[in-house]
Amino acid sequence: MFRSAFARAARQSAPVMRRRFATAAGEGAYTQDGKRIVTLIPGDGIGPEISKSVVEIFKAQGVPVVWETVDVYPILKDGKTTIPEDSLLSINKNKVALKGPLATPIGKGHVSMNLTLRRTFDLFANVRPCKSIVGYKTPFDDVDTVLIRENTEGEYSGIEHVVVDGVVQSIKLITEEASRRCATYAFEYARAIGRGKVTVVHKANIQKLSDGLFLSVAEEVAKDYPDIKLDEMLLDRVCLQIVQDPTKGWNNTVMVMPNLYGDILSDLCAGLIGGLGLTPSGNIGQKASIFESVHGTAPDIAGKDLANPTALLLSAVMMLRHIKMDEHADTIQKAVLKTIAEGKARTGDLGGKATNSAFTKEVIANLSK
Ligand SMILES: NC(=O)C1=CN([C@@H]2O[C@H](COP(=O)(O)OP(=O)(O)OC[C@H]3O[C@@H](n4cnc5c(N)ncnc54)[C@H](O)[C@@H]3O)[C@@H](O)[C@H]2O)C=CC1
Ligand SMILES: O=C(O)CCC(=O)C(=O)O
Repeated sequence: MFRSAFARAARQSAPVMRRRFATAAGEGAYTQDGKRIVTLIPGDGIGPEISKSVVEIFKAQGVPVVWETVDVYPILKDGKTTIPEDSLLSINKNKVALKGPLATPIGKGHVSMNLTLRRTFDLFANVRPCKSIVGYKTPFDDVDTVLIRENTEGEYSGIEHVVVDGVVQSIKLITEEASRRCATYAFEYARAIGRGKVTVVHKANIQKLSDGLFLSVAEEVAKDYPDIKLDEMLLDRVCLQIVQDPTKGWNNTVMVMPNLYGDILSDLCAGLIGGLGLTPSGNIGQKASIFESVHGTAPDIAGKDLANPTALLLSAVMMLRHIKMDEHADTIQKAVLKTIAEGKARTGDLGGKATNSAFTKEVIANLSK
């Protein structure tokens, strides 16, 4: 069940983008022998370990992809933090990237490189599917949520300043334009995966202007989609209902919401199916798209070969569908899910004892089964 719906969702996002947003998915760079060049950002913490797992599995599967590996770290240019020039050029040229997590210092230091990448390439929609894995038991079977997060502004606009000593201000910026393209993407996505409803998740009772604008733009966009119902719900009630029973009404809708809410709610959904080691995402834009797991750098287990590479592997599977390599995507996805279901090579986050390397080896063995 995970397989079919997840595959359908990911497969159909590429045509969605081509139709409405002129995606760059089909453009990009190729080697002389026709292999697609993809930017790989291994990232920090567990990033290099789980990226290695993806590279090994792609190689074993014979995926016609050549990795162009670049590092992303903060560069100060003209008083602004940006990413290194070679990373910028690589993503601009290749139009698609797979990214490991990048660390951000807490309460001090450089701005988030994750957010910088999203803003630099205008990756306006962050698609975060979350589906139960058959054979891996959690309190609720058949969880199948799809969440689309506005990805370029909102609470993550990065506009903060000290007003006077002891008083700071952080600005949540919501624009009609970014809200409209995100809502439009959500409706197109819902239609493409056969869901009859889009649910706007908001706090427009409190944030009357900002979330109010996000909601009213979605209501306008809904008029172009008479086949899809528009629903809206306050974020707090959504959290309550999803943890009470995620299968009750949440498997037939696509949730769409401002940035911060999507960040938090997607971790909550991940918790329902077994945790952050399992959940993939795609940052979708017109100039490029970057695929990454929902989780961070996991400093508590970094460097110990203990990470679960599934979330990045499933992000890589989303990426393969985006660049229309569906058969390879299907095979890798099937092997990953089979490995978890079999249970003999589960990583610690899923209650097992296997290392990342052992899990990866098992996935490779399952590619041909
Ligand atoms: N998109 C990105 O690159 C993101 C980066 N971060 C950054 O990551 C750093 C650490 O953030 P945390 O709050 O600790 O969140 P985290 O997601 O790195 O870790 C939370 C918990 O989940 C576990 N976990 C995460 N991924 C796992 C995996 N693949 N396998 C097994 N266990 C896994 C960790 O061990 C930890 O116990 C911070 O610097 C944060 O800013 C956080 C979220 C997203
Ligand atoms: O940029 C970061 O370090 C954290 C970002 C994050 O949690 C996310 O937006 O997915």
